[in-house]
Amino acid sequence: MSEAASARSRLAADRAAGIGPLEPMLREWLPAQRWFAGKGREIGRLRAVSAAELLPPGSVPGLLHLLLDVDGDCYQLLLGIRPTPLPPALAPALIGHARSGPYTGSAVYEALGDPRLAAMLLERLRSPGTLGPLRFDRDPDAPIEAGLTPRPLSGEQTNSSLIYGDSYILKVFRRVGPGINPDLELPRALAAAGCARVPAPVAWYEAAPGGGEPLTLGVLQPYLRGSDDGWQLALRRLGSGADFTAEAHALGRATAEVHSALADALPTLALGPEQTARLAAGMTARLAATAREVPALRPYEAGLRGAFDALAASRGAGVPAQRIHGDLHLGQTLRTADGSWALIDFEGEPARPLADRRRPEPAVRDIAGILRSFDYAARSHRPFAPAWADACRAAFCEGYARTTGRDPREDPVLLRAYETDKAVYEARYESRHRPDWLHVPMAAIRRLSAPERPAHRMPPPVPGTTPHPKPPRRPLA
Ligand SMILES: Nc1ncnc2c1ncn2[C@@H]1O[C@H](COP(=O)(O)OP(=O)(O)O)[C@@H](O)[C@H]1O
Ligand SMILES: O=P(O)(O)O[C@H]1O[C@H](CO)[C@@H](O[C@H]2O[C@H](CO)[C@@H](O)[C@H](O)[C@H]2O)[C@H](O)[C@H]1O
Repeated sequence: MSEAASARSRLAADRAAGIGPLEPMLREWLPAQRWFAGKGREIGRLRAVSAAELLPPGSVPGLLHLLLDVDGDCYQLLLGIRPTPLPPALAPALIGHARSGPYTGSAVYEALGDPRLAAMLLERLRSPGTLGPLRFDRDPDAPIEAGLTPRPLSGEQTNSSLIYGDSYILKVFRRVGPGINPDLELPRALAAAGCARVPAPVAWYEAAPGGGEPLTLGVLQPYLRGSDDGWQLALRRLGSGADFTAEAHALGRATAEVHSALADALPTLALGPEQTARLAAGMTARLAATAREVPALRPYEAGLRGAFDALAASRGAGVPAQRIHGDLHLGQTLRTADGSWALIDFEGEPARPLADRRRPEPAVRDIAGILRSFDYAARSHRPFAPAWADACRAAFCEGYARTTGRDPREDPVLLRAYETDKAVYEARYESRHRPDWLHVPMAAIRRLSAPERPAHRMPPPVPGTTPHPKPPRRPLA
């Protein structure tokens, strides 16, 4: 580290002690952020694990990088520091005003909303090296243009993203933990394996506070300009009564390609009967925990457990497990300008511990995620369009089978267990984040908890026909 850098890092360490004065504003601001996991609970312990000024002291604006331990979860914050008043364009980014400590009299705000600070981050990513506790790294073979105009990605997300000149997108991870984030690990592995279905990371940064295992903090990847979010595209098609089976089939093929590339590139294993029973027990435990949290689920708990019991009882031969996407749904798919499908956001379910998300699992977990997504889309439509969802689900499975030779419907016990587990996850997700949507997974939960009804309505798609949404069988919940 250069002398100047080490002086800056000493200063940052000194100033970490000065985080105290920022604490009240952070306590107020954090729970309002979509990415903050501890919503609904009062914050107890809040302390800085690491604090680093990324610009020389006295710079205006200043940039403070924080890793905060909030009740045991570690969050990444990038704070801009400017004299008050803030320029009007930055007003929406304001967090608060420092009334004491080293930043007395300054406005503290979300640095990602400040184009000057966002541009500085891109510059750091272009030049590998360390800065205080942060290490910047990049793919030496991928050129990164300088001076691109940044803009924050609008819309609430699990993390925060910046788009640079429609050329790159930088994801700044919010809740972070030790170990490489699968959203860096898997796209890099896929790129090395030559799989073009996933944008390849071109630069990234990490931290190793206290010399421990590095935490992935941000990843820069090509921005797929002109692409359509699969969820929005599906809703548009539904809205105009149009077919989506060709896209669903192609998405099944794309998903299968990614699964095959991951299975080739990274370790796989076969889950024996004991491991499968443990898997089923994990699903049952998640169901029980969710039923405690989401009262609407309680009447269905016993019925849902049947799917997991069947999984535990069904295994003699073993279930293949591999690295997978982990939270696949239509919102994680992009139909690119050339009409092909790409998959993004390999972080896995944000609420699961990182070590769990990095374990090999049956690929059907991802398949169940997409199948659930077709149901979500159909239920967002008025009137509910079950035939549309059924056709898409079948087409997706056929596309998957076309590439891998294995149709996920041939293992209905495994598929049902994973679809049930996903619906339970969604019930918890919706009750925490979007209570107005809880009725969507609840409809699936009612269906999946009734063993006498067919688990999956998946008639084979009729090529070249347009499924017309039928009137609702029962009113939307
Ligand atoms: N490489 C990309 N090209 C184009 N758009 C992208 C790309 N990566 C992400 N996006 C857009 O950004 C949104 C958020 O990205 P995502 O990885 O899902 O972040 P989060 O982890 O915050 O949910 C996506 O829904 C998509 O619209
Ligand atoms: O933020 P992430 O994209 O990592 O995923 C979380 O949020 C998703 C909602 O934005 C949630 O997905 C659920 O809603 C989707 C429609 O908005 C639907 O297509 C998915 O099938 C459904 O699971 C996802 O579960 C959650 O992890």
